[in-house]
Amino acid sequence: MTGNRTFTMIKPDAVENGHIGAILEKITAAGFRIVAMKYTQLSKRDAEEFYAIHKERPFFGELVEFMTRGPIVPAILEKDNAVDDFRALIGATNPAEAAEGTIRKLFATSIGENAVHGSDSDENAAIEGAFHFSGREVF
Ligand SMILES: Nc1ncnc2c1ncn2[C@@H]1O[C@H](COP(=O)(O)OP(=O)(O)OP(=O)(O)O)[C@@H](O)[C@H]1O
Repeated sequence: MTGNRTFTMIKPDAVENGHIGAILEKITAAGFRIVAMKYTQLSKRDAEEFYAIHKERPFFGELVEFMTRGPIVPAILEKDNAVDDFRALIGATNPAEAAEGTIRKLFATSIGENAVHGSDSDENAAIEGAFHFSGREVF
């Protein structure tokens, strides 16, 4: 059982493809309450900092390039067991392996351009939420 908040981003591919509304609908229909949300674009420095944990991975340059190429929708979500339930809702990193009905199965195009982010632990949800939002932007 994880805590009651997680952090997500609708990534540039899903924004470009016009899926913001459909993805938010899936998220709220699954019982998540949006407690913070904005429309913004990451700088190269932002993306390198956000994904610092992946900096030795071979796809790091590609990931930073992708995440900075257009606007994103970061949000903090609230629900019981938020981190685990949200990762179940989005499905596997690679959409080809994602379960039917998951957000990545429906809206992602590839392992790199996979439509949404979901925090992988309560600790990272708090760090990632604080990266994007100040206290008075969270309700
Ligand atoms: N083999 C790869 N090639 C290109 N990009 C990749 C690859 N593996 C992962 N990525 C990108 O890096 C992100 C972070 O990878 P990670 O393994 O943490 O997946 P995840 O936890 O499912 O995704 P996220 O952290 O975005 O929710 C992925 O969401 C994807 O955009």
